[in-house]
Parts: sequence; C-alpha cells; structure tokens
Amino acid sequence: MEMTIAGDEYDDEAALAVFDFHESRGGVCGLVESGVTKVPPLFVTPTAPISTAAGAAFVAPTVDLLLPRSHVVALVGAAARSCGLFQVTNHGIPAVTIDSALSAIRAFNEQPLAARSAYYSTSPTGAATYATIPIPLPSAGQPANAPLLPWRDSLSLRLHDGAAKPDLDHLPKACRDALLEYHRSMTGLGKEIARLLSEALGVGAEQLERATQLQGGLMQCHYYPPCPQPERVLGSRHHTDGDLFTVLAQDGLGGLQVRLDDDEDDDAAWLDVVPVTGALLINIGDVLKVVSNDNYKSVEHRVVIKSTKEARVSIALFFKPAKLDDSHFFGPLPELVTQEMPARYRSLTWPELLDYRKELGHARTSVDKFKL
Ligand SMILES: O=C(O)CCC(=O)C(=O)O
Ligand SMILES: [Fe+2]
Repeated sequence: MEMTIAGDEYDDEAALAVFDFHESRGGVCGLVESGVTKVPPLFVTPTAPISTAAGAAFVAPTVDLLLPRSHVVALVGAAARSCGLFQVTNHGIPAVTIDSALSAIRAFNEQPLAARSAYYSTSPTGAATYATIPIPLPSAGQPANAPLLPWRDSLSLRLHDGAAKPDLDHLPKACRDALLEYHRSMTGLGKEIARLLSEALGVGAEQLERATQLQGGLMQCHYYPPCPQPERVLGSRHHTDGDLFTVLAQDGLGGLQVRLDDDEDDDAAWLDVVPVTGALLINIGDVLKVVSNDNYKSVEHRVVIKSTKEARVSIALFFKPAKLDDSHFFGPLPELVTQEMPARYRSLTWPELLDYRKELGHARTSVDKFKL
C-alpha cells in the first residue's frame, strides 16, 4: 500500500513506520545493506521528483587565506553579503586531518550493524549519537512538503570545552581519534573566520570573536548512502543553518545545493555547489544574519543524492553564539545600527531562535519573528 505523507502530523501508520525504522537501529545504510531496490514511503518527497542530474554549477567564492589580509577581508565581506557562502583555501588544516576525518566517518558507517547500532539514538543528548534524524515537521499548520526522513545517517558529536573528558570515552572507536583531531584543529580556524567576518563588517576583529562560542559545540558527521532512486529522496531538506557560521568539509561526490534567490520557489533555482578538493566551505547562519543587521545573508541550502553506487560524507561544525557580558541575548551590533540603517531585529536568545526554527520545521530562510 502506498502511504502518502503530507500535512502537519504523522498519521498512525506513518508514526509506526518511523518507529519501526528507528528500532532497526541501522539507519538508511542498513536499508541499503538489506538490498532495497525501491525507496520506502517514509523517504519519498511529496513534491515532484528532485532533479539530481548536474544542474547549474556554482563555484562558491574562494578565499585564499594566504593573500594579504586586506584582500582576504574584502573577499570574505563580499561573499558574506552577496551569497552567505564561501570556501577557504590555504586554511592551515592539513589535508590529512580532513581526509582522515572523512574516512573515519565512512569507516564508522560501514562497520557491521551491531557495532554502529550501539550508538543509535534519536534523543540529542550525550557525547555521541548516531541516527537518521527525522525532518522536523512544522508545528504551525503549514504543509510539511518534505519526506519524514532524509536519506542520511548522522553521527552527532557534542564536544564541550574540553571539560567533559569522560564523555570522550563514549565516542565510537572506529572514528574517535580522527574526529577529535579534526575538531581540535578547527578551533583556530573558527576563531580566524569569526575575526575576518567581523573585520569585514567594519566593527573590528574582536566583536564576532567574542560573540562566537569557539570551543565545543555540535559537530555533525553526515553519511549519505547511495540510493536506488535518488530523484525521490532528499539527503537534507532545504534549510538555513541557525548558528553564526558553519564550517563544512566534504568529499568529492557533490550533492550540496544552494538557492541564492530568497523569492525563488522553483526547483530550477537550486545550484550544485562544486566540491573543491582541500577547500572548506563557510556557511553564514541565522544568528550572524541578525547580528550583522542583515548585512550578511544566511544561505538556504539542501542536499540531494547524486549516486546509486557511492556514499557521500560531510562534516558540519556549527559555531553558535557565546554568552556576552553575562547576557544570553544577542542582536544587531550597535555599530551597525545607524539612522539610515535602523536595527532590523530585536534582541533574542539562542533557545528562542531554536524554538522558532522548530516551529517552522527549519524550512524557511527566516528570522522574521524577531524583525522590528
Ligand atoms: O552535508 C552537507 O553538505 C550539508 C549539511 C548541512 O547542511 C547541515 O548539517 O546543516
Ligand atoms: Fe546546513
């Protein structure tokens, strides 16, 4: 029986099917290993088939971090203003660190089910959880317009400021050392990106450095298995990231797409982000859109599945807002609020933003609720 999934609630049958899927604890990879030739209904996009063939290609603006600093700042600023996405090269992270981390994620996902299923959990707590994370349903009564589950298994690491040492013992052996090394190497780069984005706003490098939580945070290691019917699924539904910025590493397969025009609602507006060996992508998120008082864009993106044979791997490291002067609130930087450019947003907190995103099912490029 075909099950259609639309509207804003799971029906009983769908809820049961999702439950059974999670009970298998093997993720989408488990389905593929069991030899499915047809995508199960839970994963099918209710909209028209996705065009997964090479669409219009988009090479993200490239910033060579070894250029003179003033050039780098200008390039970062232009990219953050025009599209909210850029890639950095000569970033100082050894290629072997990135490659080892990507390989380790592959190894974790491709080990026998019994080894990976020990980490399977849909509740986002603890140092490491592995799951096919359901696509959030909007609670505001809008049509979901998305499958219930993405064609993706994610290993989520929650790494605190080095304080939570015991937690680290719970990280899976198959990938622990490589992922910790990758994570460690990112603190310096995160700081540098925050400083560059800050300078490019003309507010001095320290402003965003202070506003960004540079240690710890959430690192999601994504594994997108091959799919027998790629045009029927989504690796990730369209969304903007909620944080200040995200550093994304990926292998060479491709599948990440961006939509640069906010008003455009048609499938043809999606552009294939061309993977560039050795480069790291920087995605501007909703918090920075607010803090920059709309000087910067938070880019809408999604992931489609490109291959019936090969799995894609990526790592998203999210830099979220830090507590500033004992306050949990953030808002447009005072230096960016002028008579000509009044504050576009009121102050808000990170949990407030997360709640609002949940309400929308993460679907909109929007921090509208906080607009003044
Ligand atoms: O896998 C990717 O390329 C993107 C992942 C992503 O958008 C996210 O984790 O927020
Ligand atoms: Fe994202």
